[in-house]
Amino acid sequence: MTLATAFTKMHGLGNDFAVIDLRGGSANGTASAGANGATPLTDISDTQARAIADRRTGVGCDQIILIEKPRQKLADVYMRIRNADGSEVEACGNGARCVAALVMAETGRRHVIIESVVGLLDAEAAPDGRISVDMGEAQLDWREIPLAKPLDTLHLGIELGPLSDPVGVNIGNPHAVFFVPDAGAIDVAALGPVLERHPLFPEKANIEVAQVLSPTRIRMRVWERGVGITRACGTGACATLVAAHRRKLTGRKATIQLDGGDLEIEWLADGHVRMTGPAETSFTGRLDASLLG
Ligand SMILES: N[C@H](CCC[C@H](N)C(=O)O)C(=O)O
Repeated sequence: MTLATAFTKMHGLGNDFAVIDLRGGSANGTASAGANGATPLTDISDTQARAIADRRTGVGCDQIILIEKPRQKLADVYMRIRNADGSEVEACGNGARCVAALVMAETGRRHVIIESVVGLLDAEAAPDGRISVDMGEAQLDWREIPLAKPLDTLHLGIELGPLSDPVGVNIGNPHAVFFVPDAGAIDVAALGPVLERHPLFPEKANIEVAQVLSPTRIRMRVWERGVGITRACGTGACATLVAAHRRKLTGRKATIQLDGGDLEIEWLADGHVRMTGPAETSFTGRLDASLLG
C-alpha cells in the first residue's frame, strides 16, 4: 500500500497541475516504509496519472508534475511531466514556472535551476513576482520537431478546414503553429485532435492557432497533445513567438495573449527562448489511496 501522497495544486494562467514531490524517498533512492508498512510514492504509472488528472473522480488537472532529486549537481530539482492522458512528455513551460516558484520558496533563492529530460532550465524571480524561465534553444530542423519526412519547417504544407500551412517548432516538445485572421472563429475542439495525430507528427504535436494583433502582441489558442484545449501553454507560447518571427510577423519579443492571460516571450540572439509569467498555488491536499490503486 502507498502512503497517502501529498500534492500541491498549482497553475500558470489556468493551465493547472497536480505537483507531487517525490524527494521524500530515502537518500539511496529506496523508499523507506511508513509506520504502517506503507511506502512513499517513487513514481506514477500511466493509469495513476490518468486517475489523478480526471476532473470528475480525481484531483483534476491538465498535467501531473513530478519533482525528484536532481541527477546533475548544478540543478536544484529534476522535473518530470505527465499529460492528462498518462503520456510522459519532455517539456511544460507553465509547469516549469510552478516548480521554480516552489523551489524558490523552499530555498529562499531568486535563481533556481530545474533539470529535465531536455536539459537545465534557468529560472529567475522577476521584480513584479512573475517568474522568468530560459526554456532552452528552439529546435527548427524537421528531424528535431520531429516530422515523418524532410520538410521546410517554416511551411509544413498541411491543411484541415480553415487551417493551413503551419510552422513546426520544438521547444523540448513538438508544436505546429497555424496563423489565422481570427483565432476566435476556429473550432479548436474539432480540428485539434485530428491535427494532433496527423501522420506528419510521429510523436504527435501540440496545435496552436495564432492571430497576430500587432508586431508585439499575438492572440493564441491551443489544443495540447495528450490533454485537449487548455487555458494556456507556455511551450506553445514560445513556439508561437518563434514561428511569428520566422514568418516576419513580429520582432523577437512579444506578448502572447492566451485564454488564461498573458505571457511575455523573447527569442534571444543565442537561440534560447525566455518565457515570463505568473505561477500560482491553489491548495495542497493528499491523493486518495483509490487513485493510486
Ligand atoms: N502546458 C504545457 C505544455 C505541455 C505540453 C504537453 N501537452 C505535450 O504533450 O507536449 C506548457 O505550459 O508548456
